Amino acid sequence: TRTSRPQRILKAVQRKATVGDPQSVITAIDHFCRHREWAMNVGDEKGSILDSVVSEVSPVTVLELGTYCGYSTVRIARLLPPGACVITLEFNPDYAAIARQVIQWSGLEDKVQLVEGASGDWIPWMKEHFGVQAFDLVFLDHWKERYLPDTKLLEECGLIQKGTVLLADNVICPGTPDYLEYVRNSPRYNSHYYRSHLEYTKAEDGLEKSVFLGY
Ligand SMILES: O=C(NC/C=C/[C@H]1OC[C@H](O)[C@@H]1O)c1cc([N+](=O)[O-])cc(O)c1O
Ligand SMILES: [Mg+2]
Repeated sequence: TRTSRPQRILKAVQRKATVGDPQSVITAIDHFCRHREWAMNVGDEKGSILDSVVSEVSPVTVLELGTYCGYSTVRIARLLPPGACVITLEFNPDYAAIARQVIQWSGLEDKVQLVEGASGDWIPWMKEHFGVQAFDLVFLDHWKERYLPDTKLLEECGLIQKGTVLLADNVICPGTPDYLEYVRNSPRYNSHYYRSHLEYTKAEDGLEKSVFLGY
């Protein structure tokens, strides 16, 4: 049978990118998705906004919900100082298998913990299993209808504390209306919308950054 799109993305990385060079991995995926096949990576335009937020927060512990092929995992991990790490959750085992290889090709495996499974199952175990106190940054990019329930679960588990930054992809397209309404109306969050475009297209999309103010 035909290869999958994630497999074709990995091939493009192995053909075009240099082992140990995260920027070349990012460039190879963006080129493939812009000129060959669209794929749901955060992409170069929104990726630059992601970069600026990561640099501003300079997080020690990052949680990424939704790994896909590892494109945003590499974008985040390449900016982390020694000792900092990103835990990334992916439900789909085929995506996870590709992402592991993309992350390895970039040489960033020491800064990444890729976990296969459902966010709702894993979040309650984060403290115990990974020794995480609270996350400095959470990048939401998984199932859009899971953004709100998982945010509430992270709050309940004490994994979001004063100063934690939530950065959510696709708040316009495909859209996460209930999540947006929550973070924009809650007195416990300070929210800002970074207007951009759906990856590799001219359609509007953007990232919502929400800082938790504490209880
Ligand atoms: O569904 C999106 N992301 C969530 C991914 C969900 C998939 O990964 C876990 C599960 O196996 C599911 O099939 C998405 C969709 C679009 N889109 O334009 O359709 C654009 C994006 O940036 C996205 O993150
Ligand atoms: Mg997305």
